[in-house]
Amino acid sequence: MIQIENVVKRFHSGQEALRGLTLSIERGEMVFVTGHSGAGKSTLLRLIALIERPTSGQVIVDGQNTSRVSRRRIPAYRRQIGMVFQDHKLLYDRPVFDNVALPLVIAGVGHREAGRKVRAALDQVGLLHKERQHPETLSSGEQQRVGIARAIVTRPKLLIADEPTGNLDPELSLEVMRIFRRFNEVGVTLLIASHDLALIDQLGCRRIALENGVRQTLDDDDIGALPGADPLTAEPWVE
Ligand SMILES: Nc1ncnc2c1ncn2[C@@H]1O[C@H](COP(=O)(O)OP(=O)(O)OP(=O)(O)O)[C@@H](O)[C@H]1O
Repeated sequence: MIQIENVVKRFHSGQEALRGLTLSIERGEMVFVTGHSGAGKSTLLRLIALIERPTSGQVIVDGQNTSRVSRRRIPAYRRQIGMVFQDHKLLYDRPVFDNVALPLVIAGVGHREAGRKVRAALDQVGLLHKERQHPETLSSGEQQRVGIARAIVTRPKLLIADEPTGNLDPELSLEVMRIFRRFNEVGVTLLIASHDLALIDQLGCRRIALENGVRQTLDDDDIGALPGADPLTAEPWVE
């Protein structure tokens, strides 16, 4: 689903965020990117979302070489990718429904079909009953779930999330991961940047560790479930 080949990203300042990064993520995987602050995690996600372009190297997403996606086609390209951010990036003067509907409105989806899709997405994150509320009346975890509903409302094959649990306590973080796992179970590929190692260690997903814009040695890539109950399935989703 994602091939990153020898990617360098150097900013005008001369700062190199990625220094020859190569990695591959298979369709249907749920993978975490970890690393210290400044390791290049956000830059990697921004290249995949075509918010940035690499200085050199290839970024191939779902068979498309992003260097061949013209500026004009970027909106269409982005529609196949769901994006979740730590700070939610919600419109606070609009109700939950409008926030989730936004990508559909931009894509020109008709009113009735958009309504159906928005409600399906809100249902998936357990917020159907909050569609008329404004984001500021929701808890931080609920706001994050609105952001997730907006990211998946177009049914993307790929979901990328940048520190999606950064502002959440451990319980709410696990709740978000449960939602992600359910998407993964129905075939969505997930790439999640996080430095919450304690949370990641509980989940048993593959981990790609970055350090100063390159991958740490292979031994640091983790594919390991901890013994005992899977915390994501240990408790059923309760609204
Ligand atoms: N637009 C930019 N211009 C100049 N330097 C940048 C820019 N964006 C990122 N950088 C630099 O590139 C490096 C990698 O940044 P990046 O945001 O990818 O790291 P990160 O691993 O996501 O960090 P954090 O966990 O703190 O979000 C940092 O040194 C950062 O200062």
